[in-house]
Amino acid sequence: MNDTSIELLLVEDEDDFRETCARWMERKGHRVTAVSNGAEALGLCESRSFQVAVFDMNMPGMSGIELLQRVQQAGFDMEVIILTGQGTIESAVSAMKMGACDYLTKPCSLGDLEHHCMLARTRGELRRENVQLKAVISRSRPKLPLVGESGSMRAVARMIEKVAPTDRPVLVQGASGTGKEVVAREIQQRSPLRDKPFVTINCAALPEQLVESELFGHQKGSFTGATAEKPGLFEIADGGTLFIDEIGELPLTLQPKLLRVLEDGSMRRIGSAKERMVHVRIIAATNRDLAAEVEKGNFREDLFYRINVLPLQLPLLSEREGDIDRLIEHYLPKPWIVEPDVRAVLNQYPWPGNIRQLINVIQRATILAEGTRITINDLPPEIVNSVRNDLTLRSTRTVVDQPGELKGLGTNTFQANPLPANTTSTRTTASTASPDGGAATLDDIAKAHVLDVLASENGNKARAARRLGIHRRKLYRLLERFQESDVVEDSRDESNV
Ligand SMILES: Nc1ncnc2c1ncn2[C@@H]1O[C@H](COP(=O)(O)OP(=O)(O)OP(=O)(O)O)[C@@H](O)[C@H]1O
Repeated sequence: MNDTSIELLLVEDEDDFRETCARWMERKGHRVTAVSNGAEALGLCESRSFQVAVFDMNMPGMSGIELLQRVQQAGFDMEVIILTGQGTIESAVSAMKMGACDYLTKPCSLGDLEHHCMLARTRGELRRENVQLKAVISRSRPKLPLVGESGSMRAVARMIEKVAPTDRPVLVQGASGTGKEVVAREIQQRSPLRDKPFVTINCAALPEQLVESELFGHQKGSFTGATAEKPGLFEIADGGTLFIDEIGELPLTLQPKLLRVLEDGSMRRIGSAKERMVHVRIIAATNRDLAAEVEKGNFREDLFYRINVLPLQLPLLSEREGDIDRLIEHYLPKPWIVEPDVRAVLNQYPWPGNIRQLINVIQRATILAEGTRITINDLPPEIVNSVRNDLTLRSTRTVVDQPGELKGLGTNTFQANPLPANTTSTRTTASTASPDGGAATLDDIAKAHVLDVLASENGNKARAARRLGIHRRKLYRLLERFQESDVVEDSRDESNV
């Protein structure tokens, strides 16, 4: 068989026509199986696969339509062409509504028959390719876990269930690191659009001039650097969901354009007069108080009302009772363990940087610790000190016999015995070892340092970027890179299961 040949099933009760067609198609290099009735055809389909099938409409016993129905019920994957006489075109049309891909009226030329079979084969290939690509995309899309059984997270889960089935905009609000993107993805996964595109843009991570071209696309030559035509994310997400992260950072000049597409689905690429229509579900997120931004004149009131149709407020990590332990279990790689006093500190700390900060602290500790046990010395000292300073002395068994080291905390009570002001972590990043015991790479050390600074700034990225001496957007890119490498590691873990 060559690349253009078709695996064809021909079902026709007129012997002459069937044999002529079969001979002609075989001479053209196709593999033809020709039978005279539906029952025989169904039997063959059980044991063999065909790319294209041609069914005569009028056959004694089982008609072409009935055969089509049976083929579909059985789930045989092939493209079906219906052959019909002049008087039965209407029923051929209804056969197409039932899933036939084409019809031909008899008498037809053999050249036409082959041409239609080739088109059907291409259609089948495209259909299968589409299914495969969707599967590949959904596999490569990171699965973000939504861990949480606390009362406040159960309320969030109930809200997600309510908002997911509609196509109305959702505004996810919450402090940095509370999981706004995770929730956005969960909504999309539970919506009827789960198999459609999920496209994201972070308005804070892009230079202002780029946000418009990313969202709406541009024509070639519409500005310096626009060397080719480019569709915007609205067009790419058409039929699916667009997640606009940090919408509070959307430049005021762009807000009317977003409002318009939300109102009537119309938009124009930069530099183009052509109006395009898109149908996109918007999920927006912000860690700002958008109502206050409206008051200050930084955010358009009409746009605020448009996106604030279904508001969803995420609780702080400190408001999720019991979830810290669940998150530790989830994010701690196997076979790592945390000592009980570490668990106590992590449960007492207020986590201003929320889940992102907790994950960073766990990751940092697995880089700094020796072996696979996290001790109090592997936590950032400012976290340990902050908890110490906050707690009342209540433990009876606590012994603090060395500065910077806590012992005997077998229960979750914690001895607050302030460390000397100059106490720092007992290890420095310069002497780190990787979790597998080898030398830490430069990337590991850079990552630990960035996460450290971010944690010590309580998750505040603007302040952390200032302290690191880099632009905030650069910090965003670094964090995204760390997250991507974590996703790769996660998926490796999963593939080992
Ligand atoms: N409920 C959760 N269960 C498990 N992991 C979570 C949960 N919520 C958030 N995370 C993780 O915490 C990190 C931060 O989450 P996410 O990016 O969704 O937060 P965010 O609120 O969008 O933060 P920012 O406002 O800073 O962009 C991610 O690594 C995410 O996978």
